Amino acid sequence: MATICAIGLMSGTSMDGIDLAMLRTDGVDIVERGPGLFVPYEADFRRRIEQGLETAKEIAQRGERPGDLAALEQEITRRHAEAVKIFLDGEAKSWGKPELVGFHGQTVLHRPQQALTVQLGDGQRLADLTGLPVVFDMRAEDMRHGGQGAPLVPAYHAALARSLRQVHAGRFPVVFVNIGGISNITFVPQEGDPVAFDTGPGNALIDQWVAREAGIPFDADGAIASEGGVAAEVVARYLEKPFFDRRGPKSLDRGNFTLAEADELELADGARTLAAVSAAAILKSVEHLPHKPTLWIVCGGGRKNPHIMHDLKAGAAAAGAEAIPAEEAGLDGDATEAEAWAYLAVRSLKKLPLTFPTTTGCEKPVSGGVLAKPLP
Ligand SMILES: Nc1ncnc2c1ncn2[C@@H]1O[C@H](COP(=O)(O)OP(=O)(O)OP(=O)(O)O)[C@@H](O)[C@H]1O
Ligand SMILES: CC(=O)N[C@H]1[C@@H]2OC[C@@H](O2)[C@@H](O)[C@@H]1O[C@H](C)C(=O)O
Repeated sequence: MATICAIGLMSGTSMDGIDLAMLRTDGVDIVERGPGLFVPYEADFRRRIEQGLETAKEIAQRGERPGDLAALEQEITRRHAEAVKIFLDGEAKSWGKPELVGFHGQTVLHRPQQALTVQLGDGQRLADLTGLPVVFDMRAEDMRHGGQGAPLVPAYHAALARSLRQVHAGRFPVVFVNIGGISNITFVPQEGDPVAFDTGPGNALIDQWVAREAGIPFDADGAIASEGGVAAEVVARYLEKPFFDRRGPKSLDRGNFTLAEADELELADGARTLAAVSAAAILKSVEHLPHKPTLWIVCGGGRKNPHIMHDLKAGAAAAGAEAIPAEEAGLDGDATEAEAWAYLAVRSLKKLPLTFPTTTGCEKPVSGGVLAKPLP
């Protein structure tokens, strides 16, 4: 099959900025992973998106854009176009000419029980601004077929696992962990379909905690948590939530977990405890997997929090497995999601499935995404 050079764009639930990556793929195998870039949002814009999440609670039909949301959608789109320009003028300049863009947009509402998921992002405008064809709105078709609409990254995790098979042949089943605002995992067996679901809060509660208690956007390198200890009863309170007893497929909205359980803690204990919650939620997900994994490969910003990684490594080791950051498997853990959106865009173009009954609960493998071509 013909290969395509695509750019993937992700503005995730952490609302910290835009991840970009380039990928060459035929939509099945990853032919080559290219450069990546992160273009941060400034604090004021992150707050505007946070307010947007509140406004979005009024949305009943996914096309509605109450209050500031129409303007916010245009601003998010404009910023993505600008980020693409920065990327193509810099890191990606010598890598190859992109033929396609995979555009996630910004999720502002996700209610799978109502088959409602809303991503702000105007695909047609992005195509016009970049002069490139854009595939966007990749979650909706899955929901129309009874799926959760998330996670979508598992198809790419499975392709990554295939690309690693030679190196890690004896270490299957592999689990990919994505620790973003929310965490999700993909279990990839030696043979057969991947199994995936959201596992719980990733960095979102830690970010909210240090923002509220210390006025900073995130606990860089876990510095605040290093001064604190784990309040085991608080971790237990989070893990008592019915979400953790449910088998997959399952997916989360950023607002499904709050700081309420941690309210009484001091700043440092709260940061350390919420890191423990993040790791424990991921480890608990093993209960819902078909087999115990051997190797955990950790992607996403949460792998840069040493406390989350410490707890994950300890928990994996206790179960006879190993947890490693993506880089130890030769991958770029910051770019994985953006690479996934490039991969999914190519799959969408080729009408290949993006999601599977074992990853989102859709009734059959489903393709999806809307193609916007730039105005001539
Ligand atoms: N050096 C660091 N130390 C600790 N935490 C970090 C560091 N760098 C990033 N993070 C955390 O990672 C978060 C960003 O992660 P990531 O980019 O994977 O999120 P995302 O794109 O919103 O993902 P998703 O869509 O999966 O929710 C930040 O909000 C922060 O909490
Ligand atoms: C609705 C939505 O945007 N969900 C995100 C979120 O952030 C992580 C987790 O929750 C995951 O389900 C999903 O993103 C990843 C990239 C996905 O769809 O695979």
